[in-house]
Amino acid sequence: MKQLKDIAKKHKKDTYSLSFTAFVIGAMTVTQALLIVSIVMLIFLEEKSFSAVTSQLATLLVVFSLRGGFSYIHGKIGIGMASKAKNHFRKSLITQYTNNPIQTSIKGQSGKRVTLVTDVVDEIDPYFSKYYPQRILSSIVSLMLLAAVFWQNWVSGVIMLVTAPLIPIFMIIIGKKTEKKAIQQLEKLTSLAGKFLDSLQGLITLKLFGKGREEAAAIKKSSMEYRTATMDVLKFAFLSSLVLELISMLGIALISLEVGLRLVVYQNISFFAAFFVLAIAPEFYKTLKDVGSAFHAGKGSIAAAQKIVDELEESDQIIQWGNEQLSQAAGPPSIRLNNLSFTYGEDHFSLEGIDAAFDPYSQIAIVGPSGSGKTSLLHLIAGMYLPSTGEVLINNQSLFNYDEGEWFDKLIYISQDPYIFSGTIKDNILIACPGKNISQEVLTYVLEKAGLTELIGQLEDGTNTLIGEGGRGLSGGERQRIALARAFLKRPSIILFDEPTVGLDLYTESILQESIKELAQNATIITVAHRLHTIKQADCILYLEKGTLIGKGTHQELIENTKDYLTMLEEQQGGIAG
Ligand SMILES: Nc1ncnc2c1ncn2[C@@H]1O[C@H](COP(=O)(O)OP(=O)(O)OP(=O)(O)O)[C@@H](O)[C@H]1O
Repeated sequence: MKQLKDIAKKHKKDTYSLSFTAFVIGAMTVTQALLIVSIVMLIFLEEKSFSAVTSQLATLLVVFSLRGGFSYIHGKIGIGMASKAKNHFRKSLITQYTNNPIQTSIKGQSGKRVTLVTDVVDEIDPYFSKYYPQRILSSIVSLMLLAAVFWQNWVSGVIMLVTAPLIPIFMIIIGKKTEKKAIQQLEKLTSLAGKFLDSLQGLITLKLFGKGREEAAAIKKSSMEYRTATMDVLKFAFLSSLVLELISMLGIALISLEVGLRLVVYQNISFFAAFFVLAIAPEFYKTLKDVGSAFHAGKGSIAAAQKIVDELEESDQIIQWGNEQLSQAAGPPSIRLNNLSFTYGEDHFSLEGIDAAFDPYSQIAIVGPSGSGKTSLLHLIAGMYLPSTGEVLINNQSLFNYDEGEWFDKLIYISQDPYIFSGTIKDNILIACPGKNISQEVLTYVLEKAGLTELIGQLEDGTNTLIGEGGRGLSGGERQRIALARAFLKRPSIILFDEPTVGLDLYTESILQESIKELAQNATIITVAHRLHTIKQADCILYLEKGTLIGKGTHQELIENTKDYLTMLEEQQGGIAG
């Protein structure tokens, strides 16, 4: 609620405009009642001809039009405020996600995020397009109507004053219940979106394990839960309308009774005053009822705003890059890991105090059992994660002192399953050198080096063949070779390589070994190694277990000093391609 109020406060001009239009609407409502009463009196009591009231009728028409026109403007201002508020929340969420895109993408939950940015932000709309303008309208108009009734008949005014608070009291009671239900409804919606996206992404796996039907049932269950939550919210909406209707009917009935008694039995009120009060009373209760209904719609917005604020408060620490330039001198920089620690969060996996130094042109292997933190360490060295303590030193300076573009220009990260974008083969290779003009000769050279020449030769459109989403698929080996082509084009001085654990075809395997050997002539290579061949060749091996660096040294040194390393090798001897 506070966040929504703050936004409303920021748009003071809109609030003033809403107050002004509300004031005009209130004045028009009172004038309208006065005109109707006087026209009826002239025609029915004073038996004047129709022509005698034409000027009043014309004024009434103008008043109707003004009231309608100002009601339209009032609504428009609310819609404008809603649009600004949604814009604000969307911008904040997107900024939050894009400030640290890598951490956001690592956390996953894409379905939930998409729903937050789209549907949940849309839920903010009713607060500003309905509730806020209606609250201003109702508070100003109801006071004006009350004053007008007191002016003509104070007893009716007192009845209104006594019955009117029942509406806000009831609104508060039911509002409390609705808010809880609206929060539950939004939770069900985000969980349904997450589940649906998850199932879509894992469709093949689900099919292969014969879990298709089970998953469909789970999605159905999730959507049923969302339906039930929506029905619960609607139940309160209907209940709330019913009670508001009852209260206002009761109020109008009491006033009619009082006015009727005074007019017919006690005869101490003029026809004009009685008719005027009867014309105003329904308007008075309607305006209060309307704020009640709008309040109900606004409760959903409060729940949505809370959800968005919770997401915004769950702030990741943002990686702030500096503007130091990396030495332009040829050759890779020195790399040092200084007491490097990292955690995925409380009670999650963590890497603890890693110290190591890598000379330029060295070949480093990171080894250890599955889940020991090898890939996490590679991500830390790449600058994708923010260490919880310690730092990565590049040429004796903290990595994050450098300019981000400069750093990523020097580096290439070859993951186990390189990502292929929707586009041509050429586009997918050229992303390694954005903005640079690459000649056909260079392209042919990198295709040759990456072992892609034969594949390209078989394709009708050659390097212009569409791949990725919307194009033809590629095998795991072909993806690896595209990644190698990117590396040959970029010629980085640091190569971070997450060696594939799955067996590649022999051709890709040999291309991979050859290529890495060639790229290593100009670069430092840090490999999460699974092949004995890579491990044996390394100048330095880091042996990790459960996020801790157990041993460090050459293959021989580790065999002699680190028992666990030897045990791992013995266990994997059969599994590792040698
Ligand atoms: N986003 C994440 N949030 C929480 N924990 C994570 C996340 N990513 C990885 N982990 C956990 O961190 C630990 C280390 O993962 P990491 O991928 O670094 O291991 P690894 O040694 O490379 O494993 P493998 O050899 O099987 O690829 C694992 O226990 C993993 O479950």
